[in-house]
Amino acid sequence: MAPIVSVSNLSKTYASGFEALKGVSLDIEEGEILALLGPNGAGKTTLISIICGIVNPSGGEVTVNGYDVVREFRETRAMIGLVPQELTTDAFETVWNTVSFSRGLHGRKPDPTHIEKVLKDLSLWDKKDNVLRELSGGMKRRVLIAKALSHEPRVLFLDEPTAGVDVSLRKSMWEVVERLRASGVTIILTTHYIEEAEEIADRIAVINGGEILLVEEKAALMTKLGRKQLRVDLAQPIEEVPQTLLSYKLSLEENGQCLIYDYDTSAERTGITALLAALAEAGIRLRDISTRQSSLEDIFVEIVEAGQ
Ligand SMILES: Nc1ncnc2c1ncn2[C@@H]1O[C@H](COP(=O)(O)OP(=O)(O)OP(=O)(O)O)[C@@H](O)[C@H]1O
Repeated sequence: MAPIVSVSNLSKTYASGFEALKGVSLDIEEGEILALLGPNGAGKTTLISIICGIVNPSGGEVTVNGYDVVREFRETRAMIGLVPQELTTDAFETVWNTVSFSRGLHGRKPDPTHIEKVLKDLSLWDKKDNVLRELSGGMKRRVLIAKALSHEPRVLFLDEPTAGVDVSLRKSMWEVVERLRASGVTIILTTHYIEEAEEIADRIAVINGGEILLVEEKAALMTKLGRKQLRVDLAQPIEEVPQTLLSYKLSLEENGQCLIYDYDTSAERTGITALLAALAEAGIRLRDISTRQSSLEDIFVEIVEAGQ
């Protein structure tokens, strides 16, 4: 199946001369939830702004359902919903009018039944006649989502959806995301929160310095997360790893005082029991042992640092 969004060799140099994207290529499959992870200034907003037709690329190509986002922006804009970080609409407009107007902006005919459903889904129905400035921050966030869903997009972008959001809104947001996914909508979210990506994404893309460093199924990343380290502090330092222990791929650190053993927690056998027996057999006495599990955070930091 052709990807719903295809980004190929995309670059962006701002007027200041700053190169925010350096040849990014990425295919997004229909119906998936992709999390775009990256530190501040990585290029996440620039990338989604180009896909959404808000920022012009300097080079490369982006298609949405086969349509080019620059040459055929009317078609692509109609298929895309964007939930930005902040509300910029008229504060004196009512919720109902703002959301209905947004549908029109995307070239769709009025459909009060759909708008009613969106507002009810987001628990905004009893606020439909309130003007935006009367709403709490959380409610304003809901309005942003309602606007993005007003024209029934096939692809929804959520830019930092839960930054500064309370637990209950976060929960209802993920319920909406789940329902949208079940209805076949493709969802791309940008986030700094690794746990968030872990919770809801099918795939994770890591971006830094305008480059995609990795795109991987979450499950595969979780297997990496399953890696653990056994640290064995030795009673006496050794000069080198004994021949009988070479099959364990140990690394000798801290002037020969400590052995590090990487193992896979998802493997049937970790090899720890055998390793400890082999250490005893080799006459190596231990002072202490400890284990440490790498988190997705560690993996993320490692990927970003290795890419720099
Ligand atoms: N209009 C602009 N002119 C010049 N530089 C810009 C412009 N917009 C963004 N940049 C720079 O491009 C880089 C990428 O910015 P972008 O907003 O895409 O990052 P981001 O990954 O979304 O970051 P954050 O997580 O902080 O939102 C940053 O260094 C930013 O300063």
